[in-house]
Amino acid sequence: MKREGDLHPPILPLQLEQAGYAVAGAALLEEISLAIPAGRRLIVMGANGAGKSLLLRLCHGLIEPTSGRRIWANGETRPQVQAMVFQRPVLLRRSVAANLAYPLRLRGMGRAACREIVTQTLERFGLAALAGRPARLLSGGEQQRLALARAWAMRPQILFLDEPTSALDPSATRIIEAMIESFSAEGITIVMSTHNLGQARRLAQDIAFLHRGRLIEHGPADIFFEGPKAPEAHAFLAGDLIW
Ligand SMILES: Nc1ncnc2c1ncn2[C@@H]1O[C@H](COP(=O)(O)OP(=O)(O)OP(=O)(O)O)[C@@H](O)[C@H]1O
Repeated sequence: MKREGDLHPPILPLQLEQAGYAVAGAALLEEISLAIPAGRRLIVMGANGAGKSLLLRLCHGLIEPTSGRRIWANGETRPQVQAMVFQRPVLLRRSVAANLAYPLRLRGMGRAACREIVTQTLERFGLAALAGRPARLLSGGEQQRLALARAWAMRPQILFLDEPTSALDPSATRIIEAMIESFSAEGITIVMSTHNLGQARRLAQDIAFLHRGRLIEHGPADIFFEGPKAPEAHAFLAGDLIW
C-alpha cells in the first residue's frame, strides 16, 4: 500500500545555515551549518549540556532558530514526514494499539487502513500480545519500542532520536538498536544523540560533535573515531571532557 511518506516529495537534504538558538541573550547553539543528506545514520555527540537535544529539536521544528535558517529540500517549514522520539517516551493514557492508531487517524487516515497498519506494526515489532494493554503500564523498554514503532508507522523520511536508550538496560538497548538499523535499511534517515560511545561506534555512519553549542566536527564516523581534529573531541573520546 502506498503511504504518505512514500508519495511525499523528498524533504532531504535538510540544511542548517548558520543556525543559532539563544534564550534571554544566552547563545545555546551558535552558527551551526550542517547538511543532512538522505539515507545516512548521523550520530550527534558531545558532553552534557553541549546542545545535542537542542540541535535535534531545532532540526525537527520544536524550536525555531533565533538566527540563521533551517531549510528542508522541498521548501516546507515543518514537513509531516519526519518524526522524533525522546529519551522518555511520550505515550497517551490509552492502549498500545490506540497509541499507534491515534496519530494515523489525526492525519486523516480511514478506519480500515488505520486498522491494517496498526496490525502490521504490532506484528512487526513483537507488540501484538501487548496490543490491549495500557501503554503506560509497559516496561521502559516496551514503551520505547512502542514509541519507535509509532514513529515508523507514520512512514517518516527522517527520524530524530534523542538519547532513546539512555534509560534502558543492555538487552532493551539492543532491541532498540536493531529497530534503528532496520529503519535505516529501509531508507529512513536517522539522526540520533547518544552519550554511549559503544553505541555510537555501532550505529554511526556520520558524526556531528558539539561543544558548548558549536558544531566543531562533522564527517564520516571512521575518520572521527580514528582521530578527531578538535582537541575537545579527543578529550571526549578519552573520557576526559565532562562538560
Ligand atoms: N529553554 C532553555 N533555556 C535556557 N537554557 C536552556 C534551555 N534549554 C536548554 N538550555 C541549556 O542549553 C544547554 C544545552 O542543552 P541540551 O539539552 O541541548 O544539552 P545536551 O547536549 O542534550 O545535554 P545532555 O547530554 O545533558 O542531555 C544546556 O546548558 C541547557 O541547560
